[in-house]
Amino acid sequence: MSKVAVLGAGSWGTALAMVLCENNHDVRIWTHNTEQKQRMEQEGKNAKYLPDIPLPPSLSIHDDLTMAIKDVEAIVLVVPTKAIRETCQRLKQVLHHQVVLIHASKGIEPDSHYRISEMIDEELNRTQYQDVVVLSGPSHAEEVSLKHPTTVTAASEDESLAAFTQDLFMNQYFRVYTSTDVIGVELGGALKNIIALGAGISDGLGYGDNAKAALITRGLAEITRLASVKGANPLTFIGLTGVGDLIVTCTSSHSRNWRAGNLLGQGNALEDVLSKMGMVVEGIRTTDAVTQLAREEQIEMPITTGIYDVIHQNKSPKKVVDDLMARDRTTEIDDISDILFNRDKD
Ligand SMILES: NC(=O)C1=CN([C@@H]2O[C@H](COP(=O)(O)OP(=O)(O)OC[C@H]3O[C@@H](n4cnc5c(N)ncnc54)[C@H](OP(=O)(O)O)[C@@H]3O)[C@@H](O)[C@H]2O)C=CC1
Ligand SMILES: O=C(CO)COP(=O)(O)O
Repeated sequence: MSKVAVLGAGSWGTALAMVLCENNHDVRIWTHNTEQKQRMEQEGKNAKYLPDIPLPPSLSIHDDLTMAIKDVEAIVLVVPTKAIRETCQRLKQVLHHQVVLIHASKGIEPDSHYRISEMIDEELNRTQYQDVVVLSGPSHAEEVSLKHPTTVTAASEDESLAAFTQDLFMNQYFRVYTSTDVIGVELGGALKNIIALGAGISDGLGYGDNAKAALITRGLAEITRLASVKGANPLTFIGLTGVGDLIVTCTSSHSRNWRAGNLLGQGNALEDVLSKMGMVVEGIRTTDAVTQLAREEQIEMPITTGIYDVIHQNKSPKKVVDDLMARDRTTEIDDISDILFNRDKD
């Protein structure tokens, strides 16, 4: 039994805290919102984010970060990407012992183009954590909270910490694999959100399964291309955190990114879409970050660029699809073969 704090009481933080309670750990969940803490305690559920699911009685709920992290062995950071730095800055003030730091968020920071583990490294002192572990994979909170079979990957450069995380979370409905490809696992989780926006846009336009399969497959090609340039193992992208998470996010109405894309495809403006969602849609900021990055690194990412144009340049989704279909003729797998066969040559 370990003492674990989950920081972030949205859908995913709550579902992960429930897995940890199921495994008989001493689990504390922290919210920055005192009213939410009081409601969760009074109602025995997280009414805004997982309304139909009773919280385990053993879960303790905190709005005081010092109390939440007291004596914990591990901290699971699961706030939206835009809140990672702020949460780490708060943590830095009150964390006076060394923990295993696990994060389960999926995004890239605009401007810096940092992955989440890079932001954590910049904000916290190494005396405060042993190493970062990334937990990622095809895992909608709504299904995990119903204890439906789910598989994810725990990645860390320190294999013993990945194995520790596997032991912490693994149970009969939540199966955890390990990996040492932190870059690949983090980028897979973040970049699939862009393609999920695209799949939603396609569905919103009324296109069918052929179009969606094309987006998933060609989307996989372009996100693998970018990730390989950034140091990921391209083979990670045929695993759970690549193609696995693409499938679950591009084909499920649980996905906030798919839902936001669907509304965009139906012609709604971005501000209206975001106000209707009421939950984080990570793909929007990640599209901004990756469009900048692809331009700087001169990496061809036509689907991402098209989605950026829908979001920020007021380009019609139909015109974006028409332009994607009319791109210069090309062969299918040359670029992926280059990635796979040339990556170890330098
Ligand atoms: N939902 C899912 O199925 C999955 C989500 N993820 C990832 O997990 C991360 C969190 O997503 P998720 O839980 O779904 O998001 P939600 O939108 O469901 O919840 C976000 C939570 O973060 C809180 N929050 C917002 N800003 C801050 C802040 N500055 N400091 C502290 N807390 C803050 C919100 O509080 P408030 O209510 O006060 O705004 C809310 O409790 C994302 O990166 C997402 O991609 C990964 C896998 C699955
Ligand atoms: O990452 C997720 C499932 O693996 C959740 O995706 P959304 O943020 O699009 O809901």
